[in-house]
Amino acid sequence: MKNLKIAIQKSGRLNEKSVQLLKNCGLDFENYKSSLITIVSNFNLEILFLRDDDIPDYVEQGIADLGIVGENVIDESLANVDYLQRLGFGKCTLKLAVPKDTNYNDIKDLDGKSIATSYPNILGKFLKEKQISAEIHPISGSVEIAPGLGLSEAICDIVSTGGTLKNNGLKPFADVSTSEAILIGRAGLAENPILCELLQRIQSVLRAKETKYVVLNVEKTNLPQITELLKGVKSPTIVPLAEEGWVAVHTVIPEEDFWGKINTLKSAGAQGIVVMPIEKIIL
Ligand SMILES: Nc1ncnc2c1ncn2[C@@H]1O[C@H](COP(=O)(O)OP(=O)(O)OP(=O)(O)O)[C@@H](O)[C@H]1O
Ligand SMILES: O=P(O)(O)OC[C@H]1O[C@H](OP(=O)(O)OP(=O)(O)O)[C@H](O)[C@@H]1O
Ligand SMILES: [Mg+2]
Repeated sequence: MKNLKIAIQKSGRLNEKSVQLLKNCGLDFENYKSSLITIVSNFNLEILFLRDDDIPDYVEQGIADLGIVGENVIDESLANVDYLQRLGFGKCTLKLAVPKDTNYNDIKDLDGKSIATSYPNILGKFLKEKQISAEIHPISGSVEIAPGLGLSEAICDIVSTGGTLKNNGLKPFADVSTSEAILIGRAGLAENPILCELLQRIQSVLRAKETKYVVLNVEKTNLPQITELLKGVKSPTIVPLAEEGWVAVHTVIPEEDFWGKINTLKSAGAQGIVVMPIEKIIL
């Protein structure tokens, strides 16, 4: 079977997590900083290491079959590619920001103003939808410096912690869009068996990341309450303990549910609660 090619970021914020995700899928490959292409030894896949901005076009043109890239970059590129899977990392928000002493109350206050951004297409679409007529100054980086230098009255850029805005005397004004890393594919690839196998592996890794394996001990008399609280993938496994009248309950639950339930579990008689990471969940 012909290998598929997947493009991932060569270096930068998405590189490490993209490599880790592929390794967690059981793919075996060398990852030398100097190599721009590597072959997966145990799967029909080659990995191309590219600048993230180039990935949507490579995939649209079919030079790469698949790509891992931020939603912001895909949308800005206007490339015609299929969104195959949200990957849950590289989360950030594209925001409008203004100097901290600016008194804008409404998004309409941007009418007639100038906005510097590396995302002119996304911003243009947003302004059009809001029926705002502003001048867009496309620049390729260090956008936060623009208002201080007199290039623009506002900016539109990626914000994560908000530290860069703060350091440059800016404050967020409105959200334009949110973004996370996405697996994209060239049009017409959906039925490809290598892609189907890869997607199944990726989904099992993502599912496992969101869930925990929980083991706890409880007296048999309190078991009904505990099992009600711990609705897992299926019903929990109940194993008798050496001590008469006690059992161990094994189950798999979403981590976010668990933290909200811990005190209720304890009040219902749970003891010795152990929480373990899961590597993969295949449904
Ligand atoms: N501060 C941030 N926090 C979280 N995610 C971010 C942040 N900044 C960017 N991202 C996401 O990570 C992606 C890659 O960011 P990075 O800064 O590495 O891009 P780059 O400098 O354009 O890299 P390249 O050299 O590949 O062109 C962005 O497109 C975005 O989706
Ligand atoms: O809200 P924060 O956590 O401060 O992150 C926001 C900053 O991160 C990104 O830049 P990056 O640091 O990747 O530099 P770059 O512009 O060279 O890509 C983005 O362009 C912002 O400047
Ligand atoms: Mg880039």
